[in-house]
Parts: sequence; structure tokens; C-alpha cells
Amino acid sequence: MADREAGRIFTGRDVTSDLELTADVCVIGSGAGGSVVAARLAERGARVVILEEGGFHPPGSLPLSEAVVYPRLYQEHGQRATADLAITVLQGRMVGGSTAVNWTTSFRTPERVLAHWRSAYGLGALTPAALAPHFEAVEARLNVHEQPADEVNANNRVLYDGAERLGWERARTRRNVDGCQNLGYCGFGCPLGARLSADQSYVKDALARGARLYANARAVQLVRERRRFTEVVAEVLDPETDRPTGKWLRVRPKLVVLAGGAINTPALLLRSGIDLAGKVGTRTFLHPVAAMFGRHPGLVEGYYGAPQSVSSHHFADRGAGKVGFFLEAAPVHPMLAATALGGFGARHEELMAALPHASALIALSIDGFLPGEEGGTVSLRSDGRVRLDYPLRPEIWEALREGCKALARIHLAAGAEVVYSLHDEPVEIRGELDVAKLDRAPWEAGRVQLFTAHQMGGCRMSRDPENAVTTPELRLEAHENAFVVDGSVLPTSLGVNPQLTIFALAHWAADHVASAIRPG
Ligand SMILES: Cc1cc2nc3c(=O)[nH]c(=O)nc-3n(C[C@H](O)[C@H](O)[C@H](O)COP(=O)(O)OP(=O)(O)OC[C@H]3O[C@@H](n4cnc5c(N)ncnc54)[C@H](O)[C@@H]3O)c2cc1C
Repeated sequence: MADREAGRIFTGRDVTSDLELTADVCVIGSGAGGSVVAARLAERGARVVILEEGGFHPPGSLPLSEAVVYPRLYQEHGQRATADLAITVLQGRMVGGSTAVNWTTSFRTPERVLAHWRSAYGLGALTPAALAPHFEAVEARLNVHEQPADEVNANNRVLYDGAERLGWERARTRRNVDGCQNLGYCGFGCPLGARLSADQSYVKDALARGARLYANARAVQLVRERRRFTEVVAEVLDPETDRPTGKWLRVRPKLVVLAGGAINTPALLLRSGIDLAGKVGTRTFLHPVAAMFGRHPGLVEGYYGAPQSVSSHHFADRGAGKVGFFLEAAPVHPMLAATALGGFGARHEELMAALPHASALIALSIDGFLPGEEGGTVSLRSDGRVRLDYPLRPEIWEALREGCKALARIHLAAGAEVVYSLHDEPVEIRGELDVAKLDRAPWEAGRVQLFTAHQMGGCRMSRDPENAVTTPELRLEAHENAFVVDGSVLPTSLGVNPQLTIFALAHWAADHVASAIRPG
């Protein structure tokens, strides 16, 4: 069948027979990385096809119900987790990727992280000065700006005030929103389209310049002849049931851009028989997260307002041999809270009944910087499904424990009556003397709820071909016509929320990708 009309989004419903498409570039994934590359290449006149396994959900098209949105908008229907179930993995799956459900916090890559990459991975081109124009460009497109002080919600105010009273560094964060009404539904896909996520920005730019986006199209195989990819095979999914319809899309591009995000991009390479001497999928980092709930005398209503608008990096650098951590707030929607809070029966009911007074603060550990720290590994299960192993090293447990102590102190300083950990038997803290109880708590997989919303690595960039999955220009090692442009290329975690780094890196990499398209 011939190519179809350009410049629009097709869903699984539109694909009523097998399709064969030709393109200059096939971009797999429409999140932070994929959307920017697609837009910048389309801008230069390239014929771009974007494949997105998730659905197309325009603002306001879904009910604002957790029971509806987690299965629809998140990987593995909201059930993704590490193989030992110790860490719940929140990751987006829709047009716009994780950017369409994220909490809008926007940080540039810290200079000390770039310096580490330059020395340990030979990424000499990634200097703050070289990246500055790319950050400026994406910040302008995404309207990144500081959250006004009077729009910080009570949940984030706990972090701000508590840290201030303790004399710890804290600051309001920047957010990528325009016309935000502070409803608090960022994680549901903004009903107003006020978050300038990939679907509301660069995907629109790509479509305006003729790109075709196929939603409900899951790339399952990259076909190659020697060092060149010749075809991307995608199965078409039913937008309602998410099951394969039996129809297939075959894209024959000059160039492939893998942008399915950390975890899925390595998995697609492995499914296609590409493991680059066992490197693909390794060094996957998660910013493993622990949380502390505080019950405050006044109403907090942490389900309303911008979910994140304050952060503290006071403990980001804890010296040699220690894993640093940073502190933020998390929204307190009932389903998320119910799965996070421990206790059974009456105890759990009591915790949930206090939800309007609950503040949820999180400590995110900064993984990937210790000598010998390898992070997690993506592999495939025997049925082809993805598997993520993430051994929690003692240094990570220590950081999570110390992070929870810091959070407990912040809650107390901000006036909390009681603070709870997320252990199966919650540790209860009512004053400074109780903080030491956290030292005796079981810091073991399965005994305390852990999360990640920041997946990084698995296809690390490096100058050293022995150590690289991609080159510093993001070209897939040992292949001529493929690039990886998403969070999987990061060689360590970041110590800040990752979206802006990935948007800007994609903006920077687009020039390299464009120069690799063969004319004709
Ligand atoms: C709940 C939540 C809150 C977050 N909050 C923040 C925040 O406040 N600030 C911040 O900086 N970061 C935040 N993040 C993280 C941030 O959104 C991600 O790090 C970023 O979007 C990753 O970009 P990416 O391009 O690597 O992948 P994504 O943006 O996830 O895009 C990848 C896309 O590829 C698609 N895909 C995967 N495999 C295939 C395949 N085989 N075929 C076709 N399509 C495929 C996926 O469905 C997905 O849509 C949050 C994430 C979550 C889940």
C-alpha cells in the first residue's frame, strides 16, 4: 500500500489493513527525545514517521479518575516494577510519552554531572556552554519558568518551610506550563493542555511540518542487513483494548531513531538480536525514591495544585563513598496514597482517613556515581516481555534511610503532628527523639515502598567503543543508520529531574542525526 497523507496522527483504528510506509526517518517513541528529533528533522524537510505504542489522548478526553488513567497512560498498565517487585516503576505510554503525565519540574543538567561525564565517559562536547543554546531553545518552546510563590501548594510549602527552618537549601522549581490552573491532575494527562509536554509542543511542530504519527503502533523488531537497518516492524494495537489487531505496519526508513525511553529502547534492541557484547540494557539508573507522609494539623489537600514546585538539593553531594539524594514533594491522590501507605485493616483506614491533612515528601537517591556501581539491567523474559533487575546496594539503602530521616525532620519543622514511613509496618515519628527509629526499621526489598519516575541509561553514550552502546553523537554503536535519542543514553543518573536534559540533548543531537540522512 502506498504512503498515506502527511501531517496528522493516525490511531490503531485508522489502520484497517497492513501498511507499508517509506520515510527518511522512523522515530520510535514520541516522548521528550523522539518528539524533538522528529520536529527538528521535519523542519529540515525530512519525511518523518513516528511510531508510538501508547494511545492518542487529547486534553480532556479521559475522565479524571486514577482507575482509568493509570492503566491507559502508564507502561504495563501502571503495573511496571522491578523483577523483585521492590520498586514500582512509573513510566508514561501515550503520545507525548512520560512528559504527558509528568509533574513538570524542569532542571538543566548540573555542571558537576556533565564534568563527570566528560572525565569518565569522554563526552567532551557536552559542556554547559555548548548545551546552553539548546537548553535556551527548549526552555523557550516549553515556556519553562519558576512557579510563582503564591502558587506553591500546601504540600510543597511543607518542604519549603520545613527546610527553611532547618537552614537547609531549598528553592522553588521551574515548570513547563502555560495557562496552568494548578488543578493537580498533571499525572492524569493535563485536562487543559496547559503543560507543554511533548504532545503539546514538539509533536505538534513535527505534524505541522508533515510528520505522520502512528499511535497504538508498537515497534517489535528492527530488521537489518549487515550494519544497516532496512525496516521497522510494528504491531497495531486496538485503542480500546490495547490488544494486537492482527494488522502490521512496516516502515522502510533511511534512518532509525530509537526513542522509546530507558527500559523500552534497550528491550527493543534485545528483541531485535542486538546486545553489543552484553552492554545493551546494563547501567540502568532509577533515582530510587523513598517517601515520608506527614499528618499536619491544617488542611494540606496534596491532591490539588502543582504537584511539584519546590526542591532541596542540600544533600545532593554527601562526599566520597556516599550516595547523595535530593528532596521533593509528590501528589497525594487516593489510589497512589493507598498503594504507598502501609498498615492493614483499621490501621490503613486510619492513615487514609487523614489524607486531606497528609503531606507526601520524597527522597530521590542519585545513583550511578560510585566506583563499580552498575545500577540495573534490562533483559527479556522467555515470553519476550521486559524484565528489569535492580539490585539495591547498601549505599542506596543508606541514602534512602538518611533521606527519610531528613524528610521526617522537615515534616516536624513544618509542624507535622506525626510522620509515617512507607514500611509494611509504618514507623511513626512524633518528635526528634523518634527519628532514630528509622535506623531500626527494615530497609529491605519488599518491606518498604520504593518508586521510580526517572528511568535513565541502558544504552549509555561513551567515547570508548568498548564501553559504549552509543557514540557521543548518539549513533548506535556498530550500526550505520541508527541513533538513540532518549533517556537511555544517559551514562549515570542526573541528580535532578530528567526531562529537560533529554529535551535539550535531543535538540543538540538532531544536527548529528540530520547529517546522517543519505540524500536521494
Ligand atoms: C509520574 C511521572 C512524573 C515525572 N515527573 C517529572 C518531572 O516533574 N520532571 C522531569 O524532569 N521528569 C519527570 N518525569 C520523568 C520524565 O518525564 C522522563 O524522564 C522523560 O519523559 C523521558 O523521556 P524519554 O524520551 O526517554 O521517554 P518518554 O518520554 O517516556 O517517551 C518514550 C515513548 O516511547 C514509547 N515507546 C516505548 N517503546 C516503544 C515501542 N517499542 N514502539 C513504539 N513506541 C514505544 C512510549 O510509549 C513513550 O510514549 C516523570 C515521569 C513520570 C512517569
